[in-house]
Amino acid sequence: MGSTPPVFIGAEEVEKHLHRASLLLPALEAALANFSAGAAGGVVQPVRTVLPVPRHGGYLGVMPAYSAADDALTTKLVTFYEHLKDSSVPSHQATVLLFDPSNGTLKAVLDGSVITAKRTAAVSAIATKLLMPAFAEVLCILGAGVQAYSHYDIFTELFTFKEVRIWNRTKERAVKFASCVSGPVRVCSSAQEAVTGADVIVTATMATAPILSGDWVKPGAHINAVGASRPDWRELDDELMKNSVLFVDSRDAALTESGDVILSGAEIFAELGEVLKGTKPALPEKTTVFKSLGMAVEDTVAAKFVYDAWSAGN
Ligand SMILES: NC(=O)C1=CN([C@@H]2O[C@H](COP(=O)(O)OP(=O)(O)OC[C@H]3O[C@@H](n4cnc5c(N)ncnc54)[C@H](OP(=O)(O)O)[C@@H]3O)[C@@H](O)[C@H]2O)C=CC1
Ligand SMILES: O=C([O-])C1=[NH+]CCC1
Repeated sequence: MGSTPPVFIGAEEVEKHLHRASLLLPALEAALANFSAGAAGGVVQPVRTVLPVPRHGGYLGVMPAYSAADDALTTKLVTFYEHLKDSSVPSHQATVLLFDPSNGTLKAVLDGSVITAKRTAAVSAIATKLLMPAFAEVLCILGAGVQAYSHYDIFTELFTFKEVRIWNRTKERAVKFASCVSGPVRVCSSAQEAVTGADVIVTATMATAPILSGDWVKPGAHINAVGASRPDWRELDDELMKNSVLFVDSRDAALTESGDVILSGAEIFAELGEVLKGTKPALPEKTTVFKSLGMAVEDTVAAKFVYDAWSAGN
């Protein structure tokens, strides 16, 4: 008797079952809290292995996790490349393998790119809900790639901003962004113009040197720093890192992978999961930075969500 082959759930199907990133919020909040609870939380997740591909300026990330609360076991394989010559190839590509945790059988292979875009934006939204100032009116997005779109979608669904601004290194892509999304967006000619007076800022670029300077940031603003996931890459300058209260998804990952944290020497105040558990305060009246690197357990709960929805319809 042969075993059942794994199912393949491609990007369109993932998108169909995960049409709004906000569907993931309860599962992600629980996963972040469980992760920060240590062994008691039942999340088994090493810091990811990132294998450089120096000849081509690329990286392969291997991201396994088990969540006892969800009884879900996955590993994501994600590649990310700097300076791709062929602009039709996305800079980040990912696949998630979902296993039966009781016996190790591979149950499903899922497109991981939609999952990565949506779970990352949903985690930034969780941080923003906790850390943004009261009466936040202006949202600023730096970058106009995949993450910029997914962040725009969930931020405008969950929060009411009077103004949304975008800046991108290549202005035409910011203009295209403004014409594609569902609401009005002001395209700015410089990052400083976009950031000045903003209450909530998202940095979602492939920059390797700071694009956001502490000088420009309104006191009390909240920053979601999504890019710069290598120990020698930066998006935020030292002034911003040192003069903000710093929240991370994982302390171990931040101290291993984040150039903004390692090179600035900034002190980590809390993991987001500690705030969700209530063991650390949120401090929304301060200038806050959430340094996001992306955690495997986020992919685990997202893949389980998609697989369960797919199974229910099949
Ligand atoms: N924290 C997390 O969980 C995750 C983080 N990420 C990170 O988020 C960031 C964005 O990813 P994604 O949207 O998928 O990438 P995309 O390739 O879709 O977009 C990249 C964006 O970065 C801009 N950019 C590239 N180089 C520079 C530079 N030197 N200075 C300023 N802007 C630059 C590009 O501008 P232009 O149009 O001019 O090329 C573009 O707007 C990446 O750093 C990625 O690694 C991704 C997944 C998960
Ligand atoms: O969590 C993730 O998938 C990634 N973080 C940085 C690059 C990809």
